[in-house]
Amino acid sequence: MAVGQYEDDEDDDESLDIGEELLAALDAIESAGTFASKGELPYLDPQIKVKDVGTITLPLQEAQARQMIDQAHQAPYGKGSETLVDTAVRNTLELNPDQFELGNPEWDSYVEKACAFVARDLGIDAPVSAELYKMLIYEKGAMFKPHTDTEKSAGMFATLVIGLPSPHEGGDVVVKHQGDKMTLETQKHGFSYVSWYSDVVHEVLPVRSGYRWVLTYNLCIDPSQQRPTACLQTEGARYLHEILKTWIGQKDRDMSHAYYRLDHEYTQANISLNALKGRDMAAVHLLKDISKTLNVEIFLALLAKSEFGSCEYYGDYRRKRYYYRARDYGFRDFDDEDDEDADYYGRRGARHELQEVFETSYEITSLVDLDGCRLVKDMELEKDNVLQEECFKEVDPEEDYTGYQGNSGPEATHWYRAVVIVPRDSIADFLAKSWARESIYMSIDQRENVTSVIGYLAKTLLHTSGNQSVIEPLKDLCRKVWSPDQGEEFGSFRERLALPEPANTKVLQAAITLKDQDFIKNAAEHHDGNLSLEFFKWTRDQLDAGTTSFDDIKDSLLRAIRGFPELWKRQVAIKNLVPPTESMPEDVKSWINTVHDGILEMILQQELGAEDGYAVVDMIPGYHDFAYLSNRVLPAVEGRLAAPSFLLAFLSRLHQCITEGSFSSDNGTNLYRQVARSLVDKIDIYTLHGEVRDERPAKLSPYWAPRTTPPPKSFVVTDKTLVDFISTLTRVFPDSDSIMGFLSRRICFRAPAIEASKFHLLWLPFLHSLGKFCETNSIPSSSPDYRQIFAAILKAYFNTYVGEEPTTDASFARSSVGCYCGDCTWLNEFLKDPSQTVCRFPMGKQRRQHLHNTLEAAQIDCTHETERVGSPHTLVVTKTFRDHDKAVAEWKKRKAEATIKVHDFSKSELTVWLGEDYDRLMKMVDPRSSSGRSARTVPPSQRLAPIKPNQQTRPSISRNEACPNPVAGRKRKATDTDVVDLAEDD
Ligand SMILES: O=C(O)CCC(=O)C(=O)O
Ligand SMILES: [Fe+2]
Repeated sequence: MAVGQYEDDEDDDESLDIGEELLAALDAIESAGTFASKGELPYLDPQIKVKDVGTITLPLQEAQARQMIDQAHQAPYGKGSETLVDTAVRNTLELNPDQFELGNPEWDSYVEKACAFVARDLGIDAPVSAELYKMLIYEKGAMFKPHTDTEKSAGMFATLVIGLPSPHEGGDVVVKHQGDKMTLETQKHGFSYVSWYSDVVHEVLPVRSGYRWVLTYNLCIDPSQQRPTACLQTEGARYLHEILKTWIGQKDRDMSHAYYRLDHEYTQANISLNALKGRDMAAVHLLKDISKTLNVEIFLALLAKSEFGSCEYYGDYRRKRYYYRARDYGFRDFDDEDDEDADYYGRRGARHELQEVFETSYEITSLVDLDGCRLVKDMELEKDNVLQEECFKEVDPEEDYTGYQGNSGPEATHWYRAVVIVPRDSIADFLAKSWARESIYMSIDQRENVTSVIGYLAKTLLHTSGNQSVIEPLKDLCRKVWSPDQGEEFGSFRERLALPEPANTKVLQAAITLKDQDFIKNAAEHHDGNLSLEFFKWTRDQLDAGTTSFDDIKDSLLRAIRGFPELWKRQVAIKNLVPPTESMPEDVKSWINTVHDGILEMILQQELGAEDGYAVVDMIPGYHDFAYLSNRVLPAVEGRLAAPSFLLAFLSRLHQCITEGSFSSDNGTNLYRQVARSLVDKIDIYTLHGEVRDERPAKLSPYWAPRTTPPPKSFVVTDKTLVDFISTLTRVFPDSDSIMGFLSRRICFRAPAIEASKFHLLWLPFLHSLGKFCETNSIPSSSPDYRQIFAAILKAYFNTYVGEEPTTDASFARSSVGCYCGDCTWLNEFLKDPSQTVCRFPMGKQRRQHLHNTLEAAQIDCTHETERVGSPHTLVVTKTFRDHDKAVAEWKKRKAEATIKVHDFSKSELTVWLGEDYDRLMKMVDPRSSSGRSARTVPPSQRLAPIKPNQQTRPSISRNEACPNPVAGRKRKATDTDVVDLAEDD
């Protein structure tokens, strides 16, 4: 009997079409509101005062309407990324908020009340704020064709229009959404509001008479605010819960996951639970709540339907047949007049002319979690799993209209949005589709998908440990990624997939939580240096809580630490795992010794920066005694005297430890002196670099263009580090004069060799810091050791940074471009021939583009323009002397800049430091000293100090520098009058 009952139940389940039931359950969810709303408002004069018109009396009279129209401009609309004015699309006059004032102090709370009405109507359970956007005036015939509004900020979700009293006929707003239509009329004599979700298609019908006069507002919610949760207690909610439970409980599930199309449109940037509108919000919120008790995972997705076909393009002056790939979410812009290649790309808007569809494909362009964080991109979409059969059918051509967009901003995308429901035990299979591929190679996107899925699975495991359905897939994926040939699935990629830091960290944490020794060991070994240092704090907490034991994981931890190529990270990892103040058991001590032995080896082997210098000292207090420092660390450090940045940091931290009492003062100071003396003996200030503060990636340049490499970290120092060093020297050495004298001579000796690019970043700030140091320590900066430093660096600055005025040899020979293809060989022959000044290259667009690129990359002094006549067009290259003129202009700029920089020092300081050279230096930036002179180079008498022959050609400055290197050996062209007279100032 009982058995029979059971079988009956099962039969019931099997006969149930889960897809249909799920669809019905989701469709039955009702939103609390509608997609648009309208209503009357009480009478309250906002006291509108328009610039150059005055206060407007209500209701609006003809005369003032005309005056306002005189102040107004045509309202634009957005199309793609452009903002256009076209009165056939939008014929409205607008005033910007800075052209008028709303004088009534009660107006803001009046608008707030209107917002509350809208929130109620649209079903929004969160505070809504309104941002005044425009004042619009529609005269007879004015209208706005169907469009959607651009969401101008993260929280914007709707538009509010407040109609002001002004008699008119026509001008109703028609809104359409999901096949529903509403007409919203603004009041003729009183106040009223109309509002709609931004993605709802709406149009303003033509005004037949009078003036339609409104204020428009952007409505926003705080996107970070948690929205109130849906109610699980309704019958509909219980039904949905029931269906999902049945689905998950099925033994052989037909449908492994499901997509349910959302009602509203969201973009890549704003799709997340909190940004959902209307019914979408209700449905996804409910699903999220259900997922807390049932084993389902909820995602949001952007789906795309791609059509491949043919169309005819009717341009204004030609007719052509085009084949292209049309995507529902917009087109590649191709506005180049020179459009022999346009055939390949199609044109914006051409979708409406797609005549024959050859092929249609569907994909998920982006899958995000409910917080809007992207999980994967570009994965296959199984259309059968979409619950709505009609999902990809266009409901209403007008609603599906992509042409225009309201206000201004990016074009409304035309994707389909869906909520994705995946039973947890199918999650791994589902996500694995994001790297399923037809070709043998994996794309970059697919590789990224693999890494982010690993991170996701590990995170899921950490939060719901014991989630069996995730453990094996995660381990399996990791195994494939870690193995050198990556198994079959990841074949054909020789380099191993590197996981990003968060993924590695989560995987290792998950492995530890699972207590799976093999998995831990492998995860520890394969992080490629991308492991969060916070992981070691987390591990300490696990050890403290007893969830794992040191003995179990110490070997793996050692592997994890050895995975860091940076010395300092290894020490920080130790500190995070075993803080130095704790009393340590013997096994931990010996484990730390092993790590430190490795660090000592590293000191001698690799490039070391400041962080490594600090870390090496941090190895001692709390872990070792002073003897370890002098017997084991010191010999290694002394082997790295050519890494000034490392040594300066080492000394600085050493001094700090002495001051804090971590080391005995005698021992510590002796050691300090020993290392400091060696450093002063060895340091070559020419090698030092300032800290590059702005690390924005250089603009993408073609592969053949020279690239700038960051300076080696061993040589990167700050002005403060240098002055701190000097400051400590004067305190630590009993005979500080002699060491300072020595250091000063070393600086002076090499100052003339300092590269031009280094003055602003390092050496001028150094002089300022040094000046301050002298002042606070009552050291006269006129004392010889200091004065010499100031003088040497300032002189070098003028000679090297400003340099001589560029001259030119007037030859038409140009250097070659760095490519050896047939076209470039032809180009190079022309370039190097001094007798040729113009050359014509008739060729197709791609080849012209290539010549253009190589000429730009090689910075050849020439112009290159396309002559758009005949077929193919011709690229005309003409040699010029523009570079010389540019060099002169840049030299003047540098000179003016230097003048200002020198002004940062006081005249009295400069006279003391420069002594006899003061006048000569000032002359160098004094326009009168060169005006009227016909000399083609700066006369030798004006040079400050002879530069040794081998230093005359200055090392070139990186292309990133604001001020390029002056070009030596060029003739002076014009006198300069644009430089401030430094001598007279002050
Ligand atoms: O005038 C109206 O009521 C609406 C104007 C509009 O649609 C817009 O500014 O985007
Ligand atoms: Fe609009």
